[in-house]
Amino acid sequence: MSQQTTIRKLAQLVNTPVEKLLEQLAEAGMPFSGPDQAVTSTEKVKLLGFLRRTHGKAEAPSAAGAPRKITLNRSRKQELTVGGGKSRATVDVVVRKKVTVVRPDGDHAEPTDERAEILRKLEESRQRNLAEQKMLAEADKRRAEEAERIKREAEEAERRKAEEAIAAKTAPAVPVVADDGVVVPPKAAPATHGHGHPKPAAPRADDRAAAPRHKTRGSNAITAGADDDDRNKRFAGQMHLSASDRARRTTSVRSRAKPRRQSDQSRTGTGFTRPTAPIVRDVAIGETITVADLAQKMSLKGGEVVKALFKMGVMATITQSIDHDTAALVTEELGHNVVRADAADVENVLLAHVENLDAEKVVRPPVVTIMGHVDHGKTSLLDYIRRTKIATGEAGGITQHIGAYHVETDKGVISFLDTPGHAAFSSMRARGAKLTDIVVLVVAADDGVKPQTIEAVQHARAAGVPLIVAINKVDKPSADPLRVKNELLEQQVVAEEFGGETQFVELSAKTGQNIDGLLDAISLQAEFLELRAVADGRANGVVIESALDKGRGPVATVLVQQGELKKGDYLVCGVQYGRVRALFDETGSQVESAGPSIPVQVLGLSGVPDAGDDFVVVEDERLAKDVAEQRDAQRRESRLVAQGGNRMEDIMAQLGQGGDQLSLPLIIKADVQGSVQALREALTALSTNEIRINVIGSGVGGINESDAQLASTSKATIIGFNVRADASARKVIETNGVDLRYFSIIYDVIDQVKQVASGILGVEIREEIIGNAEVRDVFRSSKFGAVAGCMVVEGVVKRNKPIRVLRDSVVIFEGELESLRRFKENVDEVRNGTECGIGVKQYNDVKPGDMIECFERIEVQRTL
Ligand SMILES: Nc1nc2c(ncn2[C@@H]2O[C@H](COP(=O)(O)OP(=O)(O)OP(=O)(O)O)[C@@H](O)[C@H]2O)c(=O)[nH]1
Repeated sequence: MSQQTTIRKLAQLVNTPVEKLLEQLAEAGMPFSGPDQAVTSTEKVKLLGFLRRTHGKAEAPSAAGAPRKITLNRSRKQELTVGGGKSRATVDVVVRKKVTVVRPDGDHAEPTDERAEILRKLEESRQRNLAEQKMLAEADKRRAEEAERIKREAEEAERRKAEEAIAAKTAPAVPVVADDGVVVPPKAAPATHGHGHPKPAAPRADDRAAAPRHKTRGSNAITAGADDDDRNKRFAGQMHLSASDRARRTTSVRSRAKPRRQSDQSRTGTGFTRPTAPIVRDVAIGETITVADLAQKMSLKGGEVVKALFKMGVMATITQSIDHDTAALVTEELGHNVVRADAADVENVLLAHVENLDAEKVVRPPVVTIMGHVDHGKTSLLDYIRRTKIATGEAGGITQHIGAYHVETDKGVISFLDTPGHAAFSSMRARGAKLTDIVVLVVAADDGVKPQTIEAVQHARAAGVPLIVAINKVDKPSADPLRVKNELLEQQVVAEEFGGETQFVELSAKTGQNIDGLLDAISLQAEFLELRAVADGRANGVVIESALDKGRGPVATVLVQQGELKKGDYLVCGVQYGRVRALFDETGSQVESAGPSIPVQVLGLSGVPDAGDDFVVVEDERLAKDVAEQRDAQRRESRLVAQGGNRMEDIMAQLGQGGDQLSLPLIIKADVQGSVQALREALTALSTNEIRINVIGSGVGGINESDAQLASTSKATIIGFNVRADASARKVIETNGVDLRYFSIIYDVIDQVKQVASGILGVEIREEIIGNAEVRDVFRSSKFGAVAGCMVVEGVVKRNKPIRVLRDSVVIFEGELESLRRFKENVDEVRNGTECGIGVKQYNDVKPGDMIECFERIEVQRTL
């Protein structure tokens, strides 16, 4: 704030002696004690008013004096600066913006002189002050502009310098033909611009457009279209710089460019600022993809994709899988093209791997599964064979349980699957894999055929695998092999001696009696089956068992079916993949490879595969990973589908598409054998030429897992008659959507099976003749054409039903009724014994004696 105005200053200002001003102030009612006392704005105004009044120029103007009026209002408070240099002072006055100074008339010259003088000086002072402020403001503005200009010019100069440095390095080695046809010599091609010319205040954008060859600074250049295009041209052919090129460019640019540029480049880590436009890639995305994989396909860091996803509102970690749509969106967002990776594509590639094994096939060992009822001696038999036939490894000779092993016999190698029989079948068959070549059915000679024996027969039959019956425990005095043979006869397992095809071997797993006979029988059967496989090349096969080993990670026992599985191979195994880190045989010894029909433990998989999963060796890990991931996604989807896909009704459609005879597969479980028998017979008897009621399994007792597995793989319906499913069976039933129905009345079973079978058969369309009319006469009408005068001789003739015209019992026309009349009245129907007039649509050739047959089409449910 300016210093306060004193009376002395005011006196100086208005050019009046201090004493006189003091007097005037006193007269105006403002006595001041000294000249150094401060005068307020109000007091100044009051003084002015007083002066006006004392000089006879009161506020009320006369009409004549109006033009000479001076108006000073308090509408604005203003600080005035008066004087210059040291005498410069400020005065606070309240004035109107517009001040009118009118020279006083001659009459009043004397009394207004002083006042006019004061006002004039005040105005002059104000004007001076305003001018000075304006001048100062302009000076400030000029200074700011100058500073800005200097700064800009400095920046421009630096930029040009840096660009010239790059241009010098990247100029084409041959002359360049500019747009205007002028040949620009090498190095001069990226011509500089604007040197020596005054630059406009803010011409940078234009500058760039006008001289596109000049790269703008840092990463900003990436967004400048013209720059990018041009830069691409310049760097064409140099996109893949050698290490030395990169180093040279780095140093040269760094040595010349300004510090900021250096830091930009050092950030890229390559020594130059992205010489090309972003490369647009075709990114193949399947059902799902992990963020990391997606990033890799786009050559981006995982974090960048995570960030882009985040911006889209998707929170995902690098290792997380995202669905196809999300992946496609973020890929497009990041400027790349999305290519749909069809699951079938990779599977086809995989299939090609398997089919490529077109080398010569050689005889392969048979794969044998041992099945049988509890305590009939399966384990004993396997143990005996293993103990006596496996050449144990040097390390202690302890065999390890890997779910399978192979033995050397005089007749060749035999591989045994040491897994629960039905599991080996069901899970394998569920995936369409046929693992077992031969089933050895162990039946205790002293116990005979039991439910699980029958179950085993059913499984083997469903899988189309030949049986060899091992009648065990023949060492026992109570052994009765003939009884076994007879009982199996009931299951349609006929011994060779009975004229059948099944080999029966009587043996003792305890004493080892005739074990070799069993091995011989197996070899013979294998020979008969002519088992062959390609022994060389990339392997494929099936997982028999798998587990997660604490120390070794996922361990899978696989059975090689084709080719040779080697250490170091890449393989896809179900939804897992990996590289074979080590291979072990059943003796626990490391092996380098395994050929067809040889079980081997595999280490190195990404996870634990399921038993029954197939494995295929592929050329690279990428394919293995792709297949595994896509399968994983598909398996998840199909699981959902499967949950609802195995109901009895659902199967109908599938069955309906089959061959000539439809089939309804059933598994019957009942509380007593009598019921099983009765149901089996009653239901099988429902079969017709069109549909076969196929009881693929039956037995006494609760519904167990094995039944459920069989039903699942055979798409059969389980009939539970006075029995229930146990927990493990329920799990399988639930997981696979098996159709299970409980009953307690045999007729209900038959009724329901009939209903379902009828559902499979569907409906048929039948025609029913509802009436016959004899044509007695024919009238011609201009309006209706030929109208047949008829007598309904049978049933009823209805207007909306189709008709046929018969002449001498031969159909000569089929069509519709146009009109049905009785005594000129249109009627809807005419009954037997009544005359009527019938007009036949689009048919005029009706004659007396013809018969008009009225019929309707009805849908009839086909039943058994
Ligand atoms: N006398 C005699 N006993 C046998 C023979 N084979 C097995 N056993 C005995 O029968 C019993 C059951 O034999 P396992 O080998 O455990 O029968 P399994 O079929 O494997 O039984 P699960 O594993 O329960 O299904 C054991 O006590 C065996 O010692 C044989 O040939 N003769």
